[in-house]
Amino acid sequence: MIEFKQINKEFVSKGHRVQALQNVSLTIEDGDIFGIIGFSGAGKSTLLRMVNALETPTDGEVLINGTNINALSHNELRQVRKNIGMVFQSFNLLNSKTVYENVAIPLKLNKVDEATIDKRVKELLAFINLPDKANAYPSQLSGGQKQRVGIARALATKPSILLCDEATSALDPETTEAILQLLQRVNKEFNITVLLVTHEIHVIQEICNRVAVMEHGKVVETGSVLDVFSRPEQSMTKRFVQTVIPEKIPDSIIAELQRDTRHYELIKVRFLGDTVTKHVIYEINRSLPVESNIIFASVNQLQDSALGIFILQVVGEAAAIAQTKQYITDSGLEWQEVTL
Ligand SMILES: Nc1ncnc2c1ncn2[C@@H]1O[C@H](COP(=O)(O)OP(=O)(O)OP(=O)(O)O)[C@@H](O)[C@H]1O
Repeated sequence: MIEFKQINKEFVSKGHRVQALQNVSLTIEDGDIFGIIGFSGAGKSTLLRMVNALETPTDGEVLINGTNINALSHNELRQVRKNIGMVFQSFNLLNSKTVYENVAIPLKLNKVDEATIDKRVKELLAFINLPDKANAYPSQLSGGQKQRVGIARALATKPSILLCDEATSALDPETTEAILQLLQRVNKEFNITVLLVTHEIHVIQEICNRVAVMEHGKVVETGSVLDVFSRPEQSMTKRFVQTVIPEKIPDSIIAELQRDTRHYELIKVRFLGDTVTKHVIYEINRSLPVESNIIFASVNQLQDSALGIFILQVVGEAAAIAQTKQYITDSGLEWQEVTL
């Protein structure tokens, strides 16, 4: 478990003070793929780099499995760092060394014997599906292949935590997809806790189970991806989530609704899994004195669930519309009124 406890970080550069982190508290449980999202300058990398003590807090504590890593001796910190791998946006491979040698670096630094190194490097090259690139140099690899090697190197010492600093930001969408799948395998097959920072919400949507949203050095919202994506509360979170889960009624439909002279209300219904809502909409139209039409719908995969958002135009008397809302509530679904 990784715990950030009331972390503040102030940088002083050229006489200016920058408050990079303000009172950040977060807990990352073992086995999580935890994503930290925010725009550039939000403080994500500074926070991530505190886990392996590349940065130290101005005040507050970083605990790994209960140990305050800033209170450790140099030797103790070395042991903790063996347990933490890190991958970078720019891969950080040594261009003068082969793929095999790059992956072997952490093992050599830890004075592991040659036979064990050989076995481990070969295992890792097979895991990242580049067994035939052992003797290639980084300049002979694509961006995606370089990041695979970066991941293999990060796993060399069999860590239980993997830190990823914008690991896919330099890659095209298809390669990003492959790297995200690899990170998911790292998490599942080796039971490694993954803590990643990104400015790309689809990265969070695809592989994370928990998320923290950062703005100006603060965590403004945190929770399970399912909760945060289905009920984003802060405006920053809404901005991110709405780019992958649209909720906006198309302009042409708005124009049509504005011309509609009947008495109606617009009701946004959210659901997880699709069967419940199909049944609810059918029942509303069958048994209540209203006419309900779906004017907007989106269904998105979130982990193992489907998050659906339907906007219904419910036409009828005020009392019948109130009855409809009650029926939706009684069916266990969340709803909100929408105004044009
Ligand atoms: N070593 C440093 N010296 C001075 N200021 C720093 C230093 N490192 C970071 N900062 C400042 O701290 C703030 C947070 O930076 P940080 O890199 O953590 O943000 P970020 O969310 O990771 O953004 P990016 O994705 O652009 O790296 C920024 O204002 C940055 O300029």
